[in-house]
Amino acid sequence: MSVLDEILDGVRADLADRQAAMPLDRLKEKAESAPRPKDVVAALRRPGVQVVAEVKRSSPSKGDLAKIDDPAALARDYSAGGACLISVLTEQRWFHGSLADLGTVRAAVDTPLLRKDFVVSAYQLWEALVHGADAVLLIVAALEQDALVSLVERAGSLGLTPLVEVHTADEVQRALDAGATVIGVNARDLKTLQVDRETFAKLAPLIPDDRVKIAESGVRGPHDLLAYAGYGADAVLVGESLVRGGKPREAVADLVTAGAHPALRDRR
Ligand SMILES: O=P(O)(O)OC[C@@H](O)[C@@H](O)c1c[nH]c2ccccc12
Repeated sequence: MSVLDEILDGVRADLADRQAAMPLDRLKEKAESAPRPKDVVAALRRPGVQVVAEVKRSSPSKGDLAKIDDPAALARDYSAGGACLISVLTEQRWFHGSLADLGTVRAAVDTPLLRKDFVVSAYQLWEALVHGADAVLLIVAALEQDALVSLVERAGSLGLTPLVEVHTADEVQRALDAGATVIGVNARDLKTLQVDRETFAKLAPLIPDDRVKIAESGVRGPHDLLAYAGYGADAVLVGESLVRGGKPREAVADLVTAGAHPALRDRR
């Protein structure tokens, strides 16, 4: 069984517990008082290369990355550093995230938020709304095509922006077939956990320029942002190097400065 399959088993078990505690009808009622999601596509399409900063405690490949006692303070640093979108991992077993983290971050910043999880059911979209997300990750490798199509549509109809994650040429085609506007190429293979930064270079040409292209994983600093920019990234998604360095605001600001270089601002 691949790591992804193991993660998905845990996600389904935890989801069943939450569904038992809160039926969908009650969750939907709560969603009625949630604020309207923000326009994430507009934020990502600003000139230059945008930075998506991730609240990431732990990962299956590296174990504990950082002791994040105060996700609100971290998010405020990301926001002050100029992140256009903050990704909050909510998967519990492998990434030690939670929906509580998402809610805490929502209360702390106005920056748009991405719920980063292994979404397999529309129930998780409603949860994302209730906890203040503006966007949700949908991983192509984790979904059958009909489920992907229906989750892309459902997310959109709730006002949430789906960020559709791919790792192979085949998955790019599936994302496009599903009507994805925002496509993330993950340099980390979720089946083997290996990072290969060339993946973005290989797949980006397959994605039409009217879609938003995000390079995910393996960004150690401005040089990696610039490399991804050279292959056409509109944004980079960064976790580990921000939580590990001890200076998250400065680390985001350095990336934002690199992404705002005039040569990158005038590309589109
Ligand atoms: O920590 P990194 O290498 O900067 O990577 C961040 C992000 O891309 C990674 O956390 C990620 C990408 N896709 C995911 C899907 C699920 C969980 C996590 C991820």
